[in-house]
Amino acid sequence: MTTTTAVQGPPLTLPIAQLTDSAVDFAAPDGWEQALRLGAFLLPVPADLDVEPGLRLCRNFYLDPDGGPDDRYRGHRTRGHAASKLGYEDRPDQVEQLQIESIHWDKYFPEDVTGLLQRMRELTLNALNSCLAASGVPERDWDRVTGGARQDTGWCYTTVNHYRAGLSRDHGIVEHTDSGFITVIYADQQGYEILDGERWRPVEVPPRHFVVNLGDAAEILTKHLPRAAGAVIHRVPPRPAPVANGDRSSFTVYMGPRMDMMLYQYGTNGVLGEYQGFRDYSVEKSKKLGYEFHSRI
Ligand SMILES: O=C(O)CCC(=O)C(=O)O
Ligand SMILES: [Fe+2]
Repeated sequence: MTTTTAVQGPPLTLPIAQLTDSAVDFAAPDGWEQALRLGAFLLPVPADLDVEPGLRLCRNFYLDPDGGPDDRYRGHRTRGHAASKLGYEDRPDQVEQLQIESIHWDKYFPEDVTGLLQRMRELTLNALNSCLAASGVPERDWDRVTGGARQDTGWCYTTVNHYRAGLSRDHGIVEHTDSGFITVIYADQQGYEILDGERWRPVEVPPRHFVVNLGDAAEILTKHLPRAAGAVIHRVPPRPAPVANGDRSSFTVYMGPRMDMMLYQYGTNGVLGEYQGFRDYSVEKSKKLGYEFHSRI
């Protein structure tokens, strides 16, 4: 990933998908083509879904309990999260984050957060299935390539991000691709940017919309299919301080292969084959990009 020549470009309008009972789709005829090429699209938050518990967690997880009403959301900097292979991490960027696998949500989070994340998990799965279908992955292969996302035996976790405007660091979150198939993001402020060719373009996210990202596992899988999906390169630039309400909050649901699984790819002949172990792939990626691989995985 070399973006040294990248310049700031104009805002980018992402295609907006619609969510039906169990699928996402686009009204515009070229919606899927655009979304798969960019590796990103927008999705309206369902009218009956309350995102506040997620934002409350973002704004509290890093604080110490103080006997107040937010205590159930607090204390995660020091908690340890022994059951999780992920947990709390203070990154070299402005962001500090908490990552917890879906199987542990009810252990560590208040009920309203778990309820919200479970709804997001269903929506993420529906979006993933629709992306696989749109890029021409036959349904008979979905369970194999995802490790059983439909049965919740793949790898699904939430990332809870706190962007600290008060820290003068070079990035909000440094440019990266997500490693899995798909990530659904909700943020309380703008700041998400996409590398489009040579230009970093801020995405204008309308109120109550998720940004949906496609990641490396989707790109590798579909590379030789007629409608390949791209892994979007994205970042959040630093938030300068002091600004009123300067900290930024976002939370995501991620779905990818399990670390003990293979990544798959369709060959130019259309036949599905093994590509590389996902753990090996992830370790190599972390070395290339110069960050520490998760110590517990
Ligand atoms: O906060 C955002 O808008 C993006 C977060 C992100 O890229 C991530 O958690 O992988
Ligand atoms: Fe990301």
